[in-house]
Amino acid sequence: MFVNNIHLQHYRNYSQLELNSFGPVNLLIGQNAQGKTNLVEAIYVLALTKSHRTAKDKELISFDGSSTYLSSSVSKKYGDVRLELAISPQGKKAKINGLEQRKLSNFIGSLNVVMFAPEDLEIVKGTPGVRRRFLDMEIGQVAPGYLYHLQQYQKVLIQRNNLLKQAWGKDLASIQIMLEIWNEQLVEHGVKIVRKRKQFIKKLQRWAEEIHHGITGGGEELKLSYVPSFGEPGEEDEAVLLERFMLKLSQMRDQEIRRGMTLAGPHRDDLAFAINGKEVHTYGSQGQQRTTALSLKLAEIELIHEEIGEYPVLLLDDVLSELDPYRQTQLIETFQSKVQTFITATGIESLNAGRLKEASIYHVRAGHVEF
Ligand SMILES: Nc1ncnc2c1ncn2[C@@H]1O[C@H](COP(=O)(O)OP(=O)(O)OP(=O)(O)O)[C@@H](O)[C@H]1O
Repeated sequence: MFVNNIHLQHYRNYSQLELNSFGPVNLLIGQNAQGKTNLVEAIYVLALTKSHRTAKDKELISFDGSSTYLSSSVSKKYGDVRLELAISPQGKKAKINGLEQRKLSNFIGSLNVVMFAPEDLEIVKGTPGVRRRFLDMEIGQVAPGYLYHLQQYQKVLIQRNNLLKQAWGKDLASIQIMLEIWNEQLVEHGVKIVRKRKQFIKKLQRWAEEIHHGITGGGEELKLSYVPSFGEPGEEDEAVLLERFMLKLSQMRDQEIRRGMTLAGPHRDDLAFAINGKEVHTYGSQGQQRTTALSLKLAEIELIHEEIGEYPVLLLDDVLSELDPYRQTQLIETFQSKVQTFITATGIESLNAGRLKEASIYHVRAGHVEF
């Protein structure tokens, strides 16, 4: 997959930007706060319709604009696609080859990206919510239907929580029928989500273990595991999961009413990392946590390739200079020939430039880019 060009209007600090003919490796060089991250973020937004660093879409619109427009032509195995995305306070409109998409979920996945940015360390170090968001964003790119179940699940969850909040002190019979209706819908969508996540982690595990092994010179064994709020970690059978989730909800009913919230389901699950049998979140050094995040991202590239038959575009925001020369080389050599890459850095000196001979270099200054 190859991003040929990009056109931005009123996107962050770019009032107008038109860049054509990107290369296989693209270096975006500039001082702090010039717009390097904004540019790779724009490519990410074209892939996922959401930013990796904010949930508030209005932050993407230039301070002096009322809406923003992004477009790009992407070469894929089966031909070129033109992607357009407009974001305004009223919402988002997405087009593929000029055709407006009724659902954003039909647009997501047209361009596949893997972003590695400093905040990705939070996937290892941060709260379970960060890891769930990671899983949802990544699975959403490759599994059609996943985002639909996620949206439906979130809707049911809000309704169910509202019911539970009102239930405290009331006669149980008055809410039982409604609760059963919500339970059924919660379980239906929840099981689809949990099953996909487990399958995704299993596949990711294979690649991550191999890559981590390579990066650490064979010294460390990385394991990924799903931490479910119902049933056993390895269970994937849909009927079994349905039964386990239902059972858990009935066991927790009184507690849920007391606390006014749903206490089991994919919104309470987690992803755990262990190196040589020890939890990285708790026992890992800073370096091990960083390497775990890197292995995870590199594994994603291979996983996307396995799932869709072509490599995603790799976005490396401010992370290459953080890696020692050995790891930089490892990263660049693994992907230079097969994965289109965008790299941001404040200076070329910090990079293992010898390995980046073929790179196209762009200078970014105050919302302007020079080739
Ligand atoms: N909605 C917006 N409208 C206009 N400017 C914005 C908007 N959001 C952010 N900016 C500006 O964009 C600039 C930051 O750009 P960006 O995050 O891409 O920096 P960078 O070049 O990657 O720098 P660093 O090397 O520090 O990471 C800041 O000057 C910020 O004020």
